[in-house]
Amino acid sequence: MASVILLAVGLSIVYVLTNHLLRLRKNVLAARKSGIHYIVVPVYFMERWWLIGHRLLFPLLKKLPRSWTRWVDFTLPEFTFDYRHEVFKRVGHDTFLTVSPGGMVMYTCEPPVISAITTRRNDFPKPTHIYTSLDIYGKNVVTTEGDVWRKHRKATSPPFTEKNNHLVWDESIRQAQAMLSSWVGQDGQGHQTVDRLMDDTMRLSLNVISAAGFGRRMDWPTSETQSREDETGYIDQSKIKNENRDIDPGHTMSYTYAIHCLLDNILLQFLLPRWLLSKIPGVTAKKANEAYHEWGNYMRELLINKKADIESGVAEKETNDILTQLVKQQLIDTDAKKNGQLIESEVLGNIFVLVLAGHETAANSIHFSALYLALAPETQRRLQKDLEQIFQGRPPSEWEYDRDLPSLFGGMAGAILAEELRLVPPVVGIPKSTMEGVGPQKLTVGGKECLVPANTYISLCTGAAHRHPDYWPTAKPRLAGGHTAHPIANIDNDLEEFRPERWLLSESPDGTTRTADGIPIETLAKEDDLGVNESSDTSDRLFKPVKGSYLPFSDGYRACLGRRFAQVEVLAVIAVLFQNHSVELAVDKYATDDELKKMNNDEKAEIWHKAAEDVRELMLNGLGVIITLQIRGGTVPFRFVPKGQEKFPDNIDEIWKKNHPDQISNKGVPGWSSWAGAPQRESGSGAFDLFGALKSQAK
Ligand code: HEM
Repeated sequence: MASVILLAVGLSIVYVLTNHLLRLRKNVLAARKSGIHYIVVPVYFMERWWLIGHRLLFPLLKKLPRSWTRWVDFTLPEFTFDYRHEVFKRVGHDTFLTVSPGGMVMYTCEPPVISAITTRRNDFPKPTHIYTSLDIYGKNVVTTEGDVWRKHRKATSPPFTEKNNHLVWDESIRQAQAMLSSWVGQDGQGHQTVDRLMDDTMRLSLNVISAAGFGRRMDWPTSETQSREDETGYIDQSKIKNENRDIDPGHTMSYTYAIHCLLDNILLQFLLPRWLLSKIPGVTAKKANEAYHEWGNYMRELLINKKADIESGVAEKETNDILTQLVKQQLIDTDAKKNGQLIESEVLGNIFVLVLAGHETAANSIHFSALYLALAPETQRRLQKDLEQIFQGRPPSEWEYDRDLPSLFGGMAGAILAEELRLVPPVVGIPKSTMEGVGPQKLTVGGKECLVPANTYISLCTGAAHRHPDYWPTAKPRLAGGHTAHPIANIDNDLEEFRPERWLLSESPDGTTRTADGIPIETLAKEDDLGVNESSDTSDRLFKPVKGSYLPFSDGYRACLGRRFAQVEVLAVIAVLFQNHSVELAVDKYATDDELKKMNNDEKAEIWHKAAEDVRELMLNGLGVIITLQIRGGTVPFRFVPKGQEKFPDNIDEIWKKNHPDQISNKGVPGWSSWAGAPQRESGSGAFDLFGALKSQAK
């Protein structure tokens, strides 16, 4: 009996291995025929067991000789962001394939290739199978392709109007003022450390999309509810306000609580089937399941009420939130039930993805902009000078969308947003494919005619394209903090550094930017009413990147629907935060306020440098993707202080560098390997060359 079992096990192993080898052979032949540079790896990065379990294998893999494990980097979900343009430089090609038994992936940071792929929508569709988990409320514009996507896109793009952007502007200003007040304290002096910037910007964005998206205003929590846990210990009560009072009849949670619970547990919602989630014991699963139903029910009620209000003529004529427009156009203006209208579950599905796509991305931009500005006091002063010129002392209550937004867009605020998105694009690998039955596709790669094999997963590598030295103007590195911003990438130039000034084309003699005469009109592609915006991502007054080299909002037909929405929101918030205040790194870990007061600038520079190093380390090793790229490994504490009362001089980094000439190096570490351990900054000697062998292995 035992021998039969052994034989069966043996045969199964042989079968699996043979199967793998045959599939690998087939894929290698296709890659060879493609004419595209390729690298053979043992695992397909989308393999479920690898996605979930690769970290568990790291301790074992680290024990093996490095030359056996060079492939690991090429199978990690975010390696093109971890290594940035360096991957492509060391591989020697701006576009390459990885070939494994499980499938092929084409990585590219080559602007003409990216541009061709985003333009040829039918030839390079999105691999929709990776999005199915986003369908929890219904099919939608993000998760579909082909004709179904066209139907969703046609339905969802009309509500994104200039009128809606006015709502976004007003609500963003209102929310940003409330957020700032909660940070600077009762006396407005900002003696308190804020360590919840990421959470608060998320809340702000969610509140903006709730108001401008569904006409549902959410208020900032009062100071009594800041950072208290609810009775179950489950959710931070600072996220909700007046929970008991706000629970609508027939509900068990308030709307605000439901949306926070839903989004806080988004991975559970995506990964577990609904029947399983409802059966798992424990407060987290229970609340997650409850929140799913509660938020869905709130939104269904909202849909029914909106529909009834519009039909009975009760609804205000000038209601420009997205949901009202969607209901009007999709559920009411049926026009004898035209073909292609959305059904109710699809409207709900779209509302959900708009919340999801819209809140985290915009929140990240505000959060990272503040973080970079805290590290760059001189840039912050420039921004403030610009804001002085734009607003001439007018308070936010007197700001006007039509007059002030173009100036923000074409000035330092616009440059800061553009630069932040260049460095930390929320989607680091925009997915395309030759799947969905489209077959092999001709494509010019590296100037030569190639054939992308069928069933190839394609990743448009934003992190690398945004730092491609052949396509971006570069300057010498400024060596922030005394060493390169990234241990291996772009160590000879400043593309890893935050320098919004690179976007400014015109400056006034006094150092402020010339304000723009107008914001570029959204130029919509004629074809199909799909709301495809052909205008540039940045103002006409700012540097215009080569097509395909800058795609924080993606490009072409599947480009972001909420681009203008997000830009309006982020610029309005930046303006509110920095008009009269400055952001500084909180250094509580290293010195008290009293100690700091007694220090001279040299001593302050030592303290500031330590706090800055913590942030830079977090930006290097603490970023990760769940839905979007975010800081996952900790939080950065800040202080917002009145403008002019900053504790550190603007040239604080320069002071530190002047005092430490010996520690300034631009050598980097050639063998830096993110999965194999923390980067060693000091020396490159003896470090293994991660990509060297792979280069020769190809072809
Ligand atoms: C800074 C903020 C934002 C950034 C950087 C951003 C970026 C992106 C990117 C890269 C894509 C393409 C994703 C892919 O192909 O997989 C995308 C798609 C999309 N975004 Fe955004 N987004 C932002 C804000 C928003 C906002 C505020 C909304 C809505 C309120 C929104 C709605 C959408 C939708 C609906 C799509 C899918 C479009 C389609 O496939 O036709 N986004 N966004």
